[in-house]
Amino acid sequence: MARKLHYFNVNGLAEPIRYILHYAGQKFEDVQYDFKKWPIQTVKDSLPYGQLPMYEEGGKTLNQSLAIARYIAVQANLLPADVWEQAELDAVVFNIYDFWSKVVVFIKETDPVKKAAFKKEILEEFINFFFNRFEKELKKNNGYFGKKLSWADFVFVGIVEATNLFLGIEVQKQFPTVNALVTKVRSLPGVKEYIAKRTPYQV
Ligand SMILES: N[C@@H](CCC(=O)N[C@@H](CS)C(=O)NCC(=O)O)C(=O)O
Repeated sequence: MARKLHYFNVNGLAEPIRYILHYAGQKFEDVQYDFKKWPIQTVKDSLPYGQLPMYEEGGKTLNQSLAIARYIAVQANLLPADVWEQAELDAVVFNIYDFWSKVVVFIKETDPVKKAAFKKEILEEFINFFFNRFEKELKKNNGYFGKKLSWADFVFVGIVEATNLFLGIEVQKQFPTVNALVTKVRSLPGVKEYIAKRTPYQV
């Protein structure tokens, strides 16, 4: 079955999806649009909500990064069978995205003074608030969000990397259990080879 993932030539919200597809050994076309040339109006107009990522499979399309990641993850056996445990992981990914929403405000800010102030707030407040909690959850759960490898771990590492890219930091270095998880996910079969080959992203 032909699979296509449409996103920009940066990691961002599509990278966990790319990681899961590579980990699962699923062949797919990784369609990348130049972030710096966006909006490419013909592409934007063709998207259901004008945004990326968008996933295509067997003539059907799916938007929303978490819906796509979860769908791919089910096929890669990266969700627990128990529905309560599934809901707990859903909560984890929404918590991760709550952190990411702070970074998005920073990315979108065009006023340099406000942008610098917001960066300071992320570095001094939001990272501490969220990452201390992530660290605690990981410690409690054997180094993973759901006691063993799941889609939430992939989503998390993708968001860590996107945060690093846009803020010019290595946020995981301040949190040992977070750092260990990032290293583990990046070393997974399929993911490791993909990382070695991918073009380094720039913003
Ligand atoms: N909630 C959506 C957000 C998608 C989103 O914000 N996409 C951004 C890139 S990360 C985008 O397409 N920006 C370009 C635009 O809005 O024109 C998701 O998780 O997929």
